[in-house]
Amino acid sequence: MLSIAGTDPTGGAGIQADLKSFAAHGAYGMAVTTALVAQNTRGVRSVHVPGPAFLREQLDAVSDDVAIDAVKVGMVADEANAREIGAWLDRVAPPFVVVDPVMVATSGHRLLDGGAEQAVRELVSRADVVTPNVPELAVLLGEEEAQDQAGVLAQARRLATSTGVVVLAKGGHLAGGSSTDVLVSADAEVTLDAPRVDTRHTHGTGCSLSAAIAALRPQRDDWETSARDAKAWLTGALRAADRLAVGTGRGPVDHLHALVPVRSFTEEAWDRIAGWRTAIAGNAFVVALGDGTLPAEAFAFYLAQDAAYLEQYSRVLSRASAAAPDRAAREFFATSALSALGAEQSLHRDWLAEHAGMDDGAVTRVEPSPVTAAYTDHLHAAAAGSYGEAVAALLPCFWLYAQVGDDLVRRAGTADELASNPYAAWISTYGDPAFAEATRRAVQLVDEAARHASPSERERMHRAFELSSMHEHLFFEQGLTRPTWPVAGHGSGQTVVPAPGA
Ligand SMILES: Nc1ncnc2c1ncn2[C@@H]1O[C@H](COP(=O)(O)OP(=O)(O)O)[C@@H](O)[C@H]1O
Ligand SMILES: Cc1ncc(COP(=O)(O)OP(=O)(O)O)c(N)n1
Repeated sequence: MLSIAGTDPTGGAGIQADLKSFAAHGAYGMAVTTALVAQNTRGVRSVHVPGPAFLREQLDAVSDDVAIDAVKVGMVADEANAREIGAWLDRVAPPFVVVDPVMVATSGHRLLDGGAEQAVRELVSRADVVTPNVPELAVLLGEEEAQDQAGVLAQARRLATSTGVVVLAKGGHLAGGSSTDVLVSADAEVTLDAPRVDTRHTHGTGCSLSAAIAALRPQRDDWETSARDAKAWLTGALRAADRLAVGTGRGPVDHLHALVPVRSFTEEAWDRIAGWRTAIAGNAFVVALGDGTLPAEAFAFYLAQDAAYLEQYSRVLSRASAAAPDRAAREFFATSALSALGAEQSLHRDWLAEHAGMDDGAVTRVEPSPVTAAYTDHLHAAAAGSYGEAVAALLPCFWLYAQVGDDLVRRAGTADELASNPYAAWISTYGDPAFAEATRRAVQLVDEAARHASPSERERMHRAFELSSMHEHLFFEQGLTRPTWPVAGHGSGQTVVPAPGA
């Protein structure tokens, strides 16, 4: 495969993207450079065009030596280059030619000099397939930009008829829940639909798609199948783009997503704690909580300890908020800190007042058990490290509780059956969709922190996450074992939780 295009030193568009698209489709990639572009994910800074004589030398160097199965033409930069490429295509006559009529980058920077539009039209007439986006389609026809799908289809028909070339008109610039392209030839029209992926990382999608179509054509029977398969692949690449997270602007798609799946930090972390998740699901305390057979003393002990835990958890959430890199993360952790002090604790205080005769003062005076203290010490230690370690340590308390809440709600069956469980209020709090939403947000923020972490910090984040998960298991378990401090004189010497009804 040969790409004739400009460069993108950050690897998202142009030749660099084309070579990755080729590789993703099992093709051997070659590249001839039309222009050196100083650009990144935030935009184009400047363009250096080496000139047509050198372009011809590059093209001939390839075709004098290597058999070419298909060619993709991208940015041509100026009229002289466009004519040179046209002449070379006439001489060499590669079996399949896709022209992506690159004119303006999405950042607004022109990638084609003004006088070259006619030369690009001539190049298009030598192609098998041309892949304009909405503005390029309008320029090729000398018309106003289409505003909707029907307008794009009408223009694609006019271009296909006037050039005799198959037109893949791309709909990425239109609004809507799907990103629909149309493939129009003299005798057929095919709609290529795909859900619009919610990502800002769309840099180089046009380059990548046209390169993929060119790479697939020698391996498929027709252009329709090649375009369909290329589009399905691109949608996967867009879905994986957020995880790739290259650059600070509109980043690239993940061309090699199918080859080397990039796993997020939290996906990996969740897998690593599979053992603790199984242990918690089978934890005798959790099982008895779910079927309503848990002795009230066990729940009272657990709940009083949880109130003590939430006091410290709230402090660590506040520390995470203070260290957070942006306003959204700061707000999330501050709100969570407040909720750990308020809403969650009122669940504890109400139950303990009603069933264990403990007023707010008594709940506040409960001494953390060794198990509780070990967990909160671990959280404070993690918070003394980096922001990433702090949020990784905080996450299991969201995620494992959301998981337990969800499991227990499902195990309860109907709403009436759940209401008959004496611990229904607790189960409903953590099985609530609002808690699941907060958990999803916490997961996202931890992934964001992991993306900016060095490999060694990422490993410390894993350790913090795993330790918190272990503590979660021990924390539930202590409801049944009710541990006290072994050495008299440590604090009050014992955990004071009156028996329910006392
Ligand atoms: N957010 C998105 N989700 C799914 N597909 C997209 C998205 N943005 C662009 N595409 C697809 O990427 C390809 C290139 O899109 P487009 O933006 O129209 O071209 P260009 O990158 O040349 O400006 C098309 O197949 C389009 O449908
Ligand atoms: C060297 C080079 N060629 C083409 C483009 C434009 O890429 P495209 O795939 O059309 O997508 P955007 O990045 O403009 O959305 C480019 N930037 N550089």
